[in-house]
Amino acid sequence: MSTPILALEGLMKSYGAMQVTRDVSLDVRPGEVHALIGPNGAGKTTLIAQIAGSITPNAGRIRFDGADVTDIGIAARARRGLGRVFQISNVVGSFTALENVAVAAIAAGDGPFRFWRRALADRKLTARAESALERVGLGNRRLTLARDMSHGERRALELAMSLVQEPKLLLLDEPMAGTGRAEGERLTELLLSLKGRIPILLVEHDMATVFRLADRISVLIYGAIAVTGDPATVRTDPLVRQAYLGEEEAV
Ligand SMILES: Nc1ncnc2c1ncn2[C@@H]1O[C@H](COP(=O)(O)OP(=O)(O)OP(=O)(O)O)[C@@H](O)[C@H]1O
Repeated sequence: MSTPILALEGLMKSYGAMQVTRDVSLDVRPGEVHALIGPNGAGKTTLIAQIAGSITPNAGRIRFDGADVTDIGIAARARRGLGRVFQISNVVGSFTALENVAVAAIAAGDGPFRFWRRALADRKLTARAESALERVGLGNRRLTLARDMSHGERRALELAMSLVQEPKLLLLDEPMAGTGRAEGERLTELLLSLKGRIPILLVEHDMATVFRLADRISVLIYGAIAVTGDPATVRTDPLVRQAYLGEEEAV
């Protein structure tokens, strides 16, 4: 089996007496969409934050792309190719879609960030930004100000801002949150178009999206992984149905 791009080994995180992450081990394989689901308060956000580097685990290791990244910061992890989308929006409303993506490309590079306005005149850079916008279906919106875009378009723009940095893994934190039905459908199609090309760890409440996109699903309950398996296995797992999917009979 191929080496995982991301591997969590025995992660632990407590706040006082409350254990929020309990001995979590999971991996994401090359090309795989691995979804992380679980009831509200199960500890998904806390786990994602440990992977991204904004929260330090009390114990356990995080390996990414062959290196132990447990002790390095957010920016260093991002530079190694850990792409994080949707948790904190970096979109600047008064910039066009193209400018937003170009700035994200500059931010990922080694060049001096203070010269970003001048860098926007760089044809190679704008070509990369345009191509990222094409990939998310925003090619014809490149000169539109981000503040004039719909919620779904901004989500796609955030994705383009991550893709332009050529991440080796995408961490998607509830991409469907706040999207309407049609927008959600477009976003799901967009994520399906990335499937197989870039590994994704997806935290998502929308079960229809999860079951459409995921190759494997891990279910987090009270901070611990209750089960990891393919969608068919997870869908029929009695513990999962009782603890989580019971409230979503439509799944
Ligand atoms: N800084 C903190 N101090 C104390 N408790 C915390 C802290 N951060 C999170 N928690 C608690 O840890 C538990 C897990 O929170 P977390 O936000 O990770 O869950 P979640 O699965 O992402 O929930 P949701 O699906 O509602 O976003 C919750 O009970 C939360 O109250």
